Amino acid sequence: MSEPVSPGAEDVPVLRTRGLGRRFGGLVALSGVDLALPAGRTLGVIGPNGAGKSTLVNLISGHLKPTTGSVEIGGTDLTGVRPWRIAHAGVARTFQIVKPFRGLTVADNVAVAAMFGPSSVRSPAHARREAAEVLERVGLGGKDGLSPAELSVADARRLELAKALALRPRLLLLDEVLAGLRPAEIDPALRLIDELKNAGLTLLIIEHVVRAIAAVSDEILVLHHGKVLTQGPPDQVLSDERVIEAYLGHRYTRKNPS
Ligand SMILES: Nc1ncnc2c1ncn2[C@@H]1O[C@H](COP(=O)(O)OP(=O)(O)OP(=O)(O)O)[C@@H](O)[C@H]1O
Repeated sequence: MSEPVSPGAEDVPVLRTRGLGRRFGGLVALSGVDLALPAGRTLGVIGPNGAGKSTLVNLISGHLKPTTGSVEIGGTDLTGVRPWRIAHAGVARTFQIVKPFRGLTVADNVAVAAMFGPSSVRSPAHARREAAEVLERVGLGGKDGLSPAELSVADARRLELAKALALRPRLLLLDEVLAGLRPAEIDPALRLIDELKNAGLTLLIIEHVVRAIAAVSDEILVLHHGKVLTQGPPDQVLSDERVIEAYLGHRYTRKNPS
């Protein structure tokens, strides 16, 4: 049987990178990363400190320009374009260090993000309605009038997520959204990520909490010294001796999570 000449839109990955790489002077932070992330799938990215995880996210979101390779969003080549153009193509991200507008309320932080989002949000009143909906979704419904400085670490991370969701993305890049959370705060955050998955969002998640990444990812990609060490289903990747040696330190089991 012959291949279809023109594949349907559902066959085009939401994210594709080919040979993606970045140098900083003499340091190769990332090299030769080939990815194809289909719609509705969740890719977890793990690796030791300095492996190139944030560099990968920064290259996809346009916050860094690649020195080699390409980034395609929904089949369109957006290599090296500015972050706002990537955002308009449907890609939103969170930052490892949260970046709220400190002079604005929680609600206005999200409303400002909504104004930068899809062109269907045409007025401040509409943006505020969008913000209220997103804040409810992430569990910040009662905290809309607070200043970001009044939020706990967990709620500040929810605000960061709300700002990203207000852009109505099709691809969401989550850079260590669980960092700094207490163990009891991790499960509610994982439930929230599950809800995003169930709503059909395509996710790329960087995380050091291995039980979290194992629970939410369809596949895990391991970076080591800026290169892909391996990629595959969580159970396969987390029992790979090379991954244990480079990153985990011991065999991961669901009974003995770290
Ligand atoms: N702006 C920059 N200038 C120079 N070197 C950089 C820059 N950003 C990252 N690097 C270097 O590139 C390498 C990869 O860094 P990156 O932040 O991507 O790693 P990471 O896997 O996200 O680490 P972590 O888990 O600690 O966040 C590191 O050696 C880092 O020091």
